[in-house]
Amino acid sequence: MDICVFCSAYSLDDRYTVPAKEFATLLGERGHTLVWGGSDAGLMGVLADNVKAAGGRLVGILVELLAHKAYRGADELVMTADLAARKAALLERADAVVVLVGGLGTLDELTEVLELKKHGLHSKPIVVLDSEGFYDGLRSQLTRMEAEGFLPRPLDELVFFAQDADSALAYLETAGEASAA
Ligand SMILES: C/C(=C\CNc1ncnc2c1ncn2[C@@H]1O[C@H](COP(=O)(O)O)[C@@H](O)[C@H]1O)CO
Repeated sequence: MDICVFCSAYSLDDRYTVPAKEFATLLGERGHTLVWGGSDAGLMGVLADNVKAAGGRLVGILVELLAHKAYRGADELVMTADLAARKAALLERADAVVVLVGGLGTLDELTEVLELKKHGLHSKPIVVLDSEGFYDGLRSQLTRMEAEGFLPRPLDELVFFAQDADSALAYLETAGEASAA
């Protein structure tokens, strides 16, 4: 599968780096392709290094503004004119989306793919890897939206919250098989 991963562009401590490395290693070992922001910055660079070391393929979708942070060693790099075009290209190139820990950029990317899915504009699986309970607050907010009538469809049709790398990839691989059948 071609798996788009959104995550922090900052360097983080082991509580967050170790689960990201585990996920990247599994992704590479299982022969998937990483589709990501194409940067060597922070966790994005750690992710790419570990996918590559495990034998996975790397497709980076860059934006001109951040071209100086391009990851050297990607199998393919695509340049987009602006952040909006990049988000569209990332989703277009991927079979599924995984969200690791991140800040406002990651949150923006997650809410965009959720909103597009909510409107039926794509049906790609979306997994949030909830390392260290980082996304517990977001999950609680989304659950309240669902309970109080702010979502037009069940939350579990929109997103799966995984506790570890294994369950994140198992969910994607099962969803991928189901959509191919
Ligand atoms: C931090 C520095 C440069 C940032 N470089 C980036 N290169 C590529 N993509 C980026 C960059 N910064 C943000 N993004 C995108 O947003 C997400 C991360 O944002 P967050 O706010 O850190 O969560 C990520 O998924 C990218 O797509 C200087 O060293």
